[in-house]
Amino acid sequence: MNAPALAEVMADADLIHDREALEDAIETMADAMRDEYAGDERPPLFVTIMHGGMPFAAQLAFALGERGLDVEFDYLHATRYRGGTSGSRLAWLHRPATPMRGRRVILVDDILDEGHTLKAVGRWCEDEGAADVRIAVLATKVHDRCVDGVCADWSGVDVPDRYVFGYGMDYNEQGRNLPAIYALGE
Ligand SMILES: O=P(O)(O)OC[C@H]1O[C@H](OP(=O)(O)OP(=O)(O)O)[C@H](O)[C@@H]1O
Ligand SMILES: Nc1nc2[nH]cnc2c(=O)[nH]1
Repeated sequence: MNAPALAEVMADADLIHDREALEDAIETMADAMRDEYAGDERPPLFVTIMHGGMPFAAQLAFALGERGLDVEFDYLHATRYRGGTSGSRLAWLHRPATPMRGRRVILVDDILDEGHTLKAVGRWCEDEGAADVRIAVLATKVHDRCVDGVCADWSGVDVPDRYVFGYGMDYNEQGRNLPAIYALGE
């Protein structure tokens, strides 16, 4: 069965965080991140997790640049939702090309939900020899199902325990470019 069209879903959805709130949260996060890396000789490796992390990563990168912190870009694509609304096995579609050995890595993603994605990706970076792996997410979903030992070093906003979309996050591959976060109607 085809998924409902975005317009149909939007009619029932709840606005959770508007654009202004998200932009403010990203600015606040950038202040803390700049302080963490300001004294380093080498820029951190700023790894965007595609697809969902892309809009947030772009905005965060500009906010860091504005504060005088340079970052080196790379990206990876690992997905466990594959356009659906419940997770399954993690599939790697692209791994970063930059050698990780000795690097301070920032993993940049849209959402920390159950934590399986960031746990597996973080472990891979460590296995590749990263000196330090930190996590920056736009949103953290509030529930008690997160895997042990995974939490964000920087998180912009909390979201309720519902399926959310917008600001990078999809509803059946739709709605990623909505400039706010919505939750599916209950
Ligand atoms: O904490 P978890 O329960 O593991 O879920 C979080 C992950 O799920 C989403 O990715 P998705 O698999 O939907 O891929 P996408 O970014 O391409 O949409 C999101 O971008 C995170 O990477
Ligand atoms: N779009 C979207 N992706 C997710 N990945 C894990 N949780 C979510 C969610 O609530 N929405």
